[in-house]
Amino acid sequence: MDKVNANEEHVPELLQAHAHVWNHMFSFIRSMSLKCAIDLGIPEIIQNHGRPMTVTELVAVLPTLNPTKACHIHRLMRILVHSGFFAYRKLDNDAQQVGYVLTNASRLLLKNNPLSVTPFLKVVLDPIFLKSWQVLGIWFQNDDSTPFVTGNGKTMYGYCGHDPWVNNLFNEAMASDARLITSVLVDKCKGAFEGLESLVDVGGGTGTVAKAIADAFPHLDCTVLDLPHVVDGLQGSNNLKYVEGNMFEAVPTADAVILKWIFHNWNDEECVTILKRCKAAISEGGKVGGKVIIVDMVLMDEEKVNEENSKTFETQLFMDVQMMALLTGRERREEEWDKLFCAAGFSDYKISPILGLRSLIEVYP
Ligand SMILES: C[S@@+](CC[C@H](N)C(=O)[O-])C[C@H]1O[C@@H](n2cnc3c(N)ncnc32)[C@H](O)[C@@H]1O
Ligand SMILES: O=c1cc(-c2ccc(O)cc2)oc2c(O)c(O)ccc12
Repeated sequence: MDKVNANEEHVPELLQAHAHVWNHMFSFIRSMSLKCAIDLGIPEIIQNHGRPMTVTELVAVLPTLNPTKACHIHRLMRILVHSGFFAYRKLDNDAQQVGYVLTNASRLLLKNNPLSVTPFLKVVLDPIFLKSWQVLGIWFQNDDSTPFVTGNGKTMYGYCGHDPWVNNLFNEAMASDARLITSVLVDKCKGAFEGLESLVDVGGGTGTVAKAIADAFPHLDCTVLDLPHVVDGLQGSNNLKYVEGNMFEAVPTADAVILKWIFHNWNDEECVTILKRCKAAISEGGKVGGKVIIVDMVLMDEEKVNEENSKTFETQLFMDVQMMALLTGRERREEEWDKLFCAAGFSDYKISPILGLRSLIEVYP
């Protein structure tokens, strides 16, 4: 074996590189500790306590905790305090003692928060979805379309169609994200819907986005198009209906179509097919002024990444490889979106980066 040469002037760099590798190797512990706290119901328990909660108080009320494990809870909490999910506060009646309080991040994990991210976290960290990551290296060497197929023997949407529990988990995750986006969409992006008489939400899931738009614009006829196992049994209302179908085959006619988080699921060829079906849908009525409204990411240019936006860029890259692991999709830079729109026969588009990591893209025939 080669003798490792750590001569003195290289020792600091070597140790820094070593720490870098270790930090990455253990990165899964961040997300898994968070999942554990959610599984144990810790955010709700601290919220219900109403004041800083000591570790003794916490272990005393954790309903399913095995008493022999109580001594380990402070270790789980310590790493979650370090990651910013909980914070220490001095107790009002005893300044020598500290208790845990929620932070803005853990408030977003509370199950009764309408904007809760917990359903998404449960999907991302569910063993069925994580299997794709275990087999990523194998997928790079085989002919399967996605790592999800290598791990589970079916496409992700095929799996949702055959397993109602996974279908529900996934749809609930999508609905939770849709609640967050719609609050911004119907408030800050009102102009995008003004003057429209009909709208189809293509791949609209269980209808969270369409319901909010239908309520905000009572004269707009809204249709949710999705796969049979998603819309089966869902009830519409006055100006909202559900239609089962396949967006690769046909999209119902309307003044405009909206697609939130659809294109990042699919490869370029598949996206062009969906866009062509959308173009046909908004042109069939013969009305001018139709458009396609897209809510999706526009990936930052690597050259524009700096210290300030580096975390946002990393999150976009995480999402890009998540799409590679689960589906045939990807996140796209503006030039890549432009190419898709041209290939599908559209003439113009406008990007409004008003939705955090994602943008509103209006595309015109
Ligand atoms: C990532 S989810 C987005 C759901 C919703 N638009 C949202 O953002 O909350 C993608 C949706 O596309 C639907 N979908 C997948 N393949 C489809 C197809 N061939 N035709 C119609 N919908 C499809 C899925 O069932 C799922 O509801
Ligand atoms: O598995 C995912 C995960 C996401 C996701 C993760 C974290 C966030 O803050 C937001 C979204 O999004 C997905 C998605 O849009 C999809 O179509 C399939 C899978 C996932």
